[in-house]
Amino acid sequence: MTPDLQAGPYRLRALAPSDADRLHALINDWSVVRMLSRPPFPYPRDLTDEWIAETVRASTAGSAFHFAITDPDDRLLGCVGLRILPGRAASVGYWIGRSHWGQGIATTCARRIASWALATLPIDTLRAWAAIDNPASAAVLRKIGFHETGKDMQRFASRGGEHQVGVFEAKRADLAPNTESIAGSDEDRAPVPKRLIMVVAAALVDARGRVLLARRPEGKPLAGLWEFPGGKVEPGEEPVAALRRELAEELGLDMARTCLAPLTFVSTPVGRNDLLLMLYVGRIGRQAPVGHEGQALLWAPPEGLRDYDMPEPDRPLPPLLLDLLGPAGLPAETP
Ligand SMILES: Nc1nc2c([nH]c(=O)n2[C@@H]2O[C@H](COP(=O)(O)OP(=O)(O)OP(=O)(O)O)[C@@H](O)[C@H]2O)c(=O)[nH]1
Repeated sequence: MTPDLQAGPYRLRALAPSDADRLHALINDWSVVRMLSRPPFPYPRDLTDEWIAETVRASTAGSAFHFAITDPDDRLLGCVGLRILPGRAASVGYWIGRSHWGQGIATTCARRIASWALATLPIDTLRAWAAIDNPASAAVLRKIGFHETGKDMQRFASRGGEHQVGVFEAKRADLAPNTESIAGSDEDRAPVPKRLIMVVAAALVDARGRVLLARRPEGKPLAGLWEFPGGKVEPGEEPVAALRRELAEELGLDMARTCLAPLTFVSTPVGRNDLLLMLYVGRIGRQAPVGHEGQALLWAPPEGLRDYDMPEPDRPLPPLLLDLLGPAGLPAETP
């Protein structure tokens, strides 16, 4: 379902039938529609109702999420949306009513849904298209972190025929550079020595041989990546005690009497610091993990772990786990 999101002063919410008159007045404008590939011009009033009903159906099916962009008085200013594409990708599109151009609304709102989508939906790549005579839209995409990958031709219902568009793409790291909490910031650069950040994490295995992954929630650095539950070791803390604490805090698991066996470690530079990631392996028995920090959870078979976008330091871990546990031959499942 389409959620309610705040984007700076703007609210993004699902379109409702009551938006139809205002939406029609804003979009039935040649200067807006000529930059969009799907809508015709003139834009029939009836099509507005059909389009709103279609956005509700698509969001229920999880195939597309279209948002009304509204001001604090709930006045419609434009729309922003995404459509799920094959290959863990989605396309982003937006338009703003002409009288609201030049205020950065498209940038603020497209950036917001890009960050929501990459943290929440089953995608790792965003794509967008901008007509080559629409430099303002290309500038919005570049400001957010998209880069142009080439040119293509696209049918434009409003103009008739095919027209050239720039093709843009962004991955998680393009949209949120330098958000790694352990990397250190530029202000640290001067004489501060680099730090060793110790992180403990667990490959928790269920009775069917699957491994628990947690998705870093929106708002945290590296949001949307899948990782082994765990966290930083606090000063003076024993690593395995830190792991038991993290698993209790994050997942509500009591691991006091459960064996957490050290499996391997990864030592790697991250930004200006060094990360030591210690991976343990353990079984959770009959306990059911719950994402106490709003993080999505899933059980993945060892042979399926590599399908998930993980933090860079985790890359060597899925093959090691597959070697240790063997394939479960089961589909991934949410707990
Ligand atoms: N839990 C966990 N962290 C990992 C993994 N791989 C990896 O690079 N990390 C990194 O290790 C760090 C763990 O920090 P965190 O922010 O989750 O730690 P925390 O739970 O103590 O959170 P806090 O700093 O918000 O209190 C993050 O920078 C994370 O990106 C992994 O598989 N599991």
